[in-house]
Amino acid sequence: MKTFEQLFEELTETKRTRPEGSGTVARLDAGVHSIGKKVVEEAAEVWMAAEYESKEQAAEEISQLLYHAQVMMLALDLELKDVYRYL
Ligand SMILES: N=c1c2ncn([C@@H]3O[C@H](COP(=O)(O)OP(=O)(O)OP(=O)(O)O)[C@@H](O)[C@H]3O)c2ncn1[C@@H]1O[C@H](COP(=O)(O)O)[C@@H](O)[C@H]1O
Repeated sequence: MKTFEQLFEELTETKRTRPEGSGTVARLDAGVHSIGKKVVEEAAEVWMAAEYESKEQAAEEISQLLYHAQVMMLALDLELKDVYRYL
């Protein structure tokens, strides 16, 4: 179990160190257009799971949406505080 902040810290380190085989590194290398498509895809999966599947499935899809939102933040060199200031 990890929090949003812990995942962001981990992914920030992943971006910096670029470990072999990291899916996050591959997504960052693919660029903003590709990451954006993934954000939209995961958002749609959240919607579908919420409407037609289980709460558990919706929770899993939401976690994936949060992950891809963080990848987008990293691609844009955004920090948590840059987003939190709008909450
Ligand atoms: N939390 C996540 C996470 N959530 C979602 N995903 C990715 O997003 C995909 C979403 O699932 P889909 O149903 O869309 O799967 P898919 O259709 O096969 O997606 P594609 O791989 O084709 O884009 C997953 O298969 C993962 O590739 C994640 N990938 C990584 N993490 C965490 O990020 C950290 C770093 O991961 P690596 O960079 O892979 O080391 C680790 O703590 C991981 O647990």
